[in-house]
Amino acid sequence: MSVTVRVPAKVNVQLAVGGARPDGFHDLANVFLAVGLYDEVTATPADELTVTCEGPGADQVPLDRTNLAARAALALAARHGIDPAVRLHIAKDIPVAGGMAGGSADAAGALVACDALWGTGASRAELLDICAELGSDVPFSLVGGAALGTGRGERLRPLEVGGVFHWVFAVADGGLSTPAVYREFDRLHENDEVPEPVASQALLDALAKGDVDALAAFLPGSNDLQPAALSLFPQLADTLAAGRAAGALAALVSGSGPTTAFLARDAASAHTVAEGLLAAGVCKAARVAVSPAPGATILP
Ligand SMILES: C[C@](O)(CO)[C@H](O)COP(=O)(O)OP(=O)(O)OC[C@H]1O[C@@H](n2ccc(N)nc2=O)[C@H](O)[C@@H]1O
Ligand SMILES: Nc1ncnc2c1ncn2[C@@H]1O[C@H](COP(=O)(O)OP(=O)(O)OP(=O)(O)O)[C@@H](O)[C@H]1O
Repeated sequence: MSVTVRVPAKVNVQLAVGGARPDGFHDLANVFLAVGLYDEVTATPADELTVTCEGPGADQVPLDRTNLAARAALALAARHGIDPAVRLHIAKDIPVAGGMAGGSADAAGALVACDALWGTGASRAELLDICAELGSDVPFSLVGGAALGTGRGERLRPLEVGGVFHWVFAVADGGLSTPAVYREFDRLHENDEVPEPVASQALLDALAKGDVDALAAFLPGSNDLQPAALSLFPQLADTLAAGRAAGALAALVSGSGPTTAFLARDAASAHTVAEGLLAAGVCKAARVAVSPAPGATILP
């Protein structure tokens, strides 16, 4: 018997970053939107814990116990006194080290899959606790939809979304390390008084109404990590410009990057933007997806 769980990627439509905390993390006002690009995690009984991975970028994914999916299985097993003898297979479609929470998705997927396989019966609250221990983005990968993340991004309030948004994601050639991008943010702001991060009511209203023009008007400057990502990966400026030239309503770096995100008016326009990005030669791949997308879901 196996259990397969499908888990979405995310884009941050607002990422307001506060100053560095004593524990090294940053307080955030993090408006997450789940997008319809998915990894699938399959848990199968085995003699010992093993991880396998297939798909684009699979060669950059660790297969030992540092894999976030393995860490999720170990955390659940430890809490319930279970032998974590399981094979975890990751079918990867979320760009690796791309700022779209691919590793976090695999952690949430493994947790839900192992909970079902082992009959642990963990409550939603317990699963969310384990997610928060594993990483700041992991709770959102579990719940999906749209949510405001505060604290280091792990404390979630679900948000209403009143329509479907169409996106294009330009996959960069290479990755960016999330801690390195936060360090660059600190360096760029070393002489500033960084304000408390606050979610924008105009943005929350745009999401609730499903108003694509209001969302597009808000996005420029909404990601406080964008200048840091551009500083470490300057070629992204050309990708952002190419997507705008191809007709995107707005362009931004996704989270810590280097994936870039383009909001389009509708499905046809999204395909035109994707073709324009590929023709300009400014990305490795261009992926079309819609939001919001559901969180971790067990497949029949
Ligand atoms: C950039 C985002 O993807 C936006 O959603 C997240 O803030 C990153 O979330 P994540 O990858 O789950 O990050 P974690 O695994 O919790 O932390 C990795 C590292 O990122 C930095 N980090 C992360 C979250 C946060 N609020 N402040 C930070 O400074 C810290 O250096 C931390 O050691
Ligand atoms: N299951 C996993 N999938 C991908 N990377 C993993 C996984 N487990 C551990 N890693 C490690 O984590 C690093 C970051 O990968 P990930 O794809 O999660 O980045 P990201 O999408 O930029 O994350 P985020 O958006 O949450 O900051 C990888 O370079 C890899 O070494």
